[in-house]
Amino acid sequence: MDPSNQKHFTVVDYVIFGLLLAASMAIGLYHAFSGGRQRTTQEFLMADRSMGCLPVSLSLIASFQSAVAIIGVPAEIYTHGTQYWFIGCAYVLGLLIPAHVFIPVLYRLRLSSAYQYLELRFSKAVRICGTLTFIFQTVIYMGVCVYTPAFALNAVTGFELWGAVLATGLVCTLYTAMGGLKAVIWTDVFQTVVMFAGQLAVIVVGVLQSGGVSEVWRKVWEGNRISGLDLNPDPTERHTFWTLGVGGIFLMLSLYGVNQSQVQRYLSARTEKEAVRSCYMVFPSLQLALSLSCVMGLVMFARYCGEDHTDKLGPSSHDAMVLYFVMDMLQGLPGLPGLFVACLFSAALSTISSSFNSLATVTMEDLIKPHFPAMTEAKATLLSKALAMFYGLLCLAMAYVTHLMGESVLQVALKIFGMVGGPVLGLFCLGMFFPSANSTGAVAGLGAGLALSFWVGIGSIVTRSSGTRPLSPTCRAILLSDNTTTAMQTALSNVTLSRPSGLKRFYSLSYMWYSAFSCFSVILTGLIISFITGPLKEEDVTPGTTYALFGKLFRFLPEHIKKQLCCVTPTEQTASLQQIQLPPHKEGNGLVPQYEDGQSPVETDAFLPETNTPSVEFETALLQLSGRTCHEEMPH
Ligand SMILES: O=C(O)CCCC[C@@H]1SC[C@@H]2NC(=O)N[C@@H]21
Ligand code: NA
Repeated sequence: MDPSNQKHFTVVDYVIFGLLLAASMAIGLYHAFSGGRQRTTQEFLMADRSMGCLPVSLSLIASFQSAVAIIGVPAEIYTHGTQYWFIGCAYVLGLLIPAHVFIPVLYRLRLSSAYQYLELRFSKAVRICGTLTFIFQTVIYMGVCVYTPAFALNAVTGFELWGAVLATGLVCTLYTAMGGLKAVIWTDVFQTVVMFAGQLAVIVVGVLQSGGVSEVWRKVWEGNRISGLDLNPDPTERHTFWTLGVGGIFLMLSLYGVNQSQVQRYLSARTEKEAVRSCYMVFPSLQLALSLSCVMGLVMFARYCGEDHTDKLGPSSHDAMVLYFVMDMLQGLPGLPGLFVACLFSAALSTISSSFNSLATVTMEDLIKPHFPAMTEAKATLLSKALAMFYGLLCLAMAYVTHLMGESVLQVALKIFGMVGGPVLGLFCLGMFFPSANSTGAVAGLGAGLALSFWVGIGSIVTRSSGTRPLSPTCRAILLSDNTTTAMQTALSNVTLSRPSGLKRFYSLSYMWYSAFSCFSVILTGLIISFITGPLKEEDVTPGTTYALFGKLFRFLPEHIKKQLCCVTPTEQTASLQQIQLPPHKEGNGLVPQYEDGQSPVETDAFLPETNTPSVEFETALLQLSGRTCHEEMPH
């Protein structure tokens, strides 16, 4: 970017940006030296399970609203129109299913890591696979989140790129490593407010500079930016109602249903009801966040009328263009550029801190504690803090990898969620809805799902065909207007409709279908392998780890068919099985958090006694004694 076009910060801007980092640090340090002073893993990793639904819900938003969304969504709207807005339709089922299926099952098991569920339901091997997959996904995603704001800032203001990456990374690592989940949640609350304020400021200024709302509307309408309801069923079409509204549901389930960052927040809620309520409260805030970033894209289009400034920005993508426009718009309004940059870094910090903390949690709970059950709390907490530092440095390295990707950051992030988050979602669905699935099937399913999603994902990057990218409406509108010859029009319309065939068509699958595609691949493979290697009976499965989805869906089916389908015992009824004391050997193996002596577990409506979950053989023995099968109605 040649210096003449660079936008410069005034002192006020630097002050505002500095204040944001200082405020985040202060909140983090406050939680490091208050309360239990972060001396136990229950406090450091689970915030003492004492959080209310408001901070939890704001923190749930912040975890997956990073600078990628703040920059990537407006760039998407500016370039392709408002089709992306339909992802909002996916938020309905994308949050209802977590609230009524995943949270009840996971919360009642009193877990610290979502992947403990996989050991309870399957085996330790499946748990390790799930944990490693999550770590892989989160480390790459964190790289994108650290890199995006720093790269955009550098492209527009010449702000030292790696200086910004280091500053963000270090501030975040410090307050996360010192303040634990409480610090992460409360800084998330503060950072979400800054994020909304920054976007609102840009929208208000942009509307005023474009001549008012009606003028903005006229320009975006003429510029063909308002996309209608595109019901094209073609799965290679990049963004349609189906890829966003239906494919997006699986993306949401992989993030808000089974992703450790979100599950940890649900589990940190005071009661299950608070957790479900926080999930409901996410809906309006998520719609607001989506609307703000979409409107910001429209306002920018109205202000700059589809001009393409990528020439000024050098080879960088549309993403930096968004920040260029914002800086250009806010020039001469001292403090606003600083506010927007603070908004950008707030979004990044709140996502990165959530990722650090959840990485430290799963590493401790899934990979370390089970092998060192005798580890003292003090040592475990110290190790958790060291892990947060380690992951902080690792993500700086991943930021460099993002530098090499070269795609739109929003697309990179959504692809990662689809390619890696989708298979993990499939693993949890296999476990919860199909009791006949066994551990071998689970591992084979996860492997198949990851292989397939990486095949299509990397294939699309290599052949640069991630969904047929239609000409942007701007040039289509201009080119298709009456002053071009008919021949040109025919040629042009064919160009955008050329159908790739065979493997190329497979690589052209819209990345919004990756989550659903890989999820179903895991379930299908998992069931086939389970049936080949000997399916489980429902009584073989640890009670409380399945959800009678088909029992509810096929309520009308006669009993004997439902018995074949298995999994007809409603979750509530398996609850009554849980009131049984566990033989001592199941305690302390890292599966279920051990409570400090004297620390009475907080009031929950979980039916599980705190310290244990019944072992399968113990359960089976009891059932045989009582001569009942799993399907008969259990006494309430
Ligand atoms: O913003 C990011 O860091 C990643 C972008 C992906 C956001 C996903 S899309 C569906 C859901 N809605 C959000 O606001 N975030 C996630
Ligand atoms: Na965020």
